[in-house]
Amino acid sequence: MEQPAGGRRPRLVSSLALGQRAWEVTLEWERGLLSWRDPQPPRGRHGGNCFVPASEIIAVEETEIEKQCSSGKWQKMAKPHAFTVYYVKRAQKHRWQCNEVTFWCVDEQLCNQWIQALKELLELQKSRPKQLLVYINPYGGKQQGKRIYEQKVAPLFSLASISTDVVITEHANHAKDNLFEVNIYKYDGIVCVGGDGMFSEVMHGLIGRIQKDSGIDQNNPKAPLVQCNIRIGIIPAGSTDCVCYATVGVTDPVTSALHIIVGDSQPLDVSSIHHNNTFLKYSVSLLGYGFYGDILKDSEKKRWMGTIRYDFSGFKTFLSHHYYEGTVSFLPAKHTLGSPRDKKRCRTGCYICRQSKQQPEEQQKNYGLEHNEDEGGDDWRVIKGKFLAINAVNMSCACPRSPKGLSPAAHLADGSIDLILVRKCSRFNFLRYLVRHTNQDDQFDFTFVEVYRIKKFQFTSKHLEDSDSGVKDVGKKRFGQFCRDHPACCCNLSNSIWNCDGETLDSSAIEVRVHCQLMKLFARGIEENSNDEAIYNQSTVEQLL
Ligand SMILES: CCCCCCCCCCCCC/C=C/[C@@H](O)[C@H](CO)NC(=O)CCCCCCCCCCCCCCC
Ligand SMILES: Nc1ncnc2c1ncn2[C@@H]1O[C@H](COP(=O)(O)OP(=O)(O)OP(=O)(O)O)[C@@H](O)[C@H]1O
Ligand SMILES: [Ca+2]
Repeated sequence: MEQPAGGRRPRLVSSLALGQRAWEVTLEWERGLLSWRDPQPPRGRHGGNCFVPASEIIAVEETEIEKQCSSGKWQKMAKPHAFTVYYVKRAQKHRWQCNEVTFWCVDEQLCNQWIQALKELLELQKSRPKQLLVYINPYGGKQQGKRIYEQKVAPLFSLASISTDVVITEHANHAKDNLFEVNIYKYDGIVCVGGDGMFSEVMHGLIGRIQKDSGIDQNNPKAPLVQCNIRIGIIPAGSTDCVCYATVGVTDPVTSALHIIVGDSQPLDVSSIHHNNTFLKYSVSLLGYGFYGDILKDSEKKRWMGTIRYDFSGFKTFLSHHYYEGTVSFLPAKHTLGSPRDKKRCRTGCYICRQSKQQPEEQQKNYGLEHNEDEGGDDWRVIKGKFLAINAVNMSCACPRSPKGLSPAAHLADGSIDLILVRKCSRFNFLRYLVRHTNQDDQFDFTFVEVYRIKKFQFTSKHLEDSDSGVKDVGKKRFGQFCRDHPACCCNLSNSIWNCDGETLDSSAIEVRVHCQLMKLFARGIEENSNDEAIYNQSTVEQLL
């Protein structure tokens, strides 16, 4: 064993056996890196160097091994002492797996020294959760939530020495109500096993509880909400799993469990939705009126069909081709760095999201000021028209059905919403628009589609405007003029409903405002170029150094 001087803690270098061969194994404290290399690779074989950053080590365990020599006969030798390192391995398409490597030697003291050192290194990973509260929806998606958790996730949590309190929900809103009762502050995170609806429930419980404990009235649409520092982890087991897909890049329970274990943290914008000073809901993914509202309305009656209900209702809604008349007024996001037409996507460590970090404090400072920038003054824009869809998205809304999502360049944590207005057009044109959700073509490059990056918006359907019961403030005052200027038109008399992250809203007249980075997920955003090969494994790493 070699322990060169220098640095605060010397690095550990030993010759340890991996299989039948001796490898040089190094633990570098300063860089937080475990590596092993074959000093004499067999002729004709490329000598591999393997690197695992401490932040991606899942666990270290003492292991019982029995040594067998290459001829297959038991070798008479001193008892081997071994330890296994479990670590993250990147597989295809943003998938993570738990890989393991077992090193052994005959020196018990050396083996213990390595186990001790690696465990100390793991102790330094301060953002990792130790205690989690887990809610499982046994009826979400394909009704596999309980099995997925027990077979794929619980063994990993136990390997990583994470203790859990598990609640299997018995009815809708069970998790949400429970979050108002339990001592949430003893947990390092809340995990939900289910789909977007289950995530939404847990998010409402957590945000609502934090506001209650901080004395914030959620019914006040202008109240500066208090940020939630308790992270939420999503184990995907739903029908769409859009929040998971758009923040991790894949809907895979093992990948999500590993992001939780390594203690990832991804801030997320949350929109609050009000009607006449009454709080309705929060939204993180899609808030959609018209097409997506109608799909939801129809699909709720078909829950028994399982995950294909959305395709069935989608087809039916497409054929019905309803459009809705109403007025949207919105406050454009002035100081954000990006635009919805950018080619660049929000990815791990996104610069635009990092720059937006100070927005919550600024919002807090501005609260109560009569003419603060956040209120927008005369910058509000009003658009009146006939719409097939009004989609307000806080993130790309990428999901397995649409891998780039409804707004591919939307950011997870930039404090803005992308507002997409799809005006009345022919069925054929609407189909062309939908098809572009599934291919590489620009879905905003149509005359009947507009997209704006905004901070706030209001919507009132024509129906409600006429009956004078819509949103009664800035937008309403402005709409008056438009109503006089335009002749009444013969659009669909019925209202659509709002699809709020897969749940329906009770009102069609709403006002919406985004709260920058209100909550955090156990995720890191989608990793760039993390496609086919492991970044830190085998010889690819050599090229990085
Ligand atoms: C020709 C193929 C076009 C395919 C177009 C696919 C676009 C898919 C876009 C999905 C966007 C999902 C946004 C996320 C929403 C979630 O917060 C929410 C809760 O989980 N999910 C839904 O509301 C569930 C929404 C489910 C939407 C399913 C839409 C299916 C549309 C099918 C249209 C068929 C037309 C065929 C004509 C021949
Ligand atoms: N035990 C339960 N019985 C009935 N409903 C439940 C139960 N637990 C949770 N729910 C509700 O089920 C709804 C749907 O669950 P979930 O989101 O997990 O699946 P999904 O709707 O199939 O998936 P997605 O939202 O991704 O489309 C949630 O809104 C949640 O409130
Ligand atoms: Ca956003």
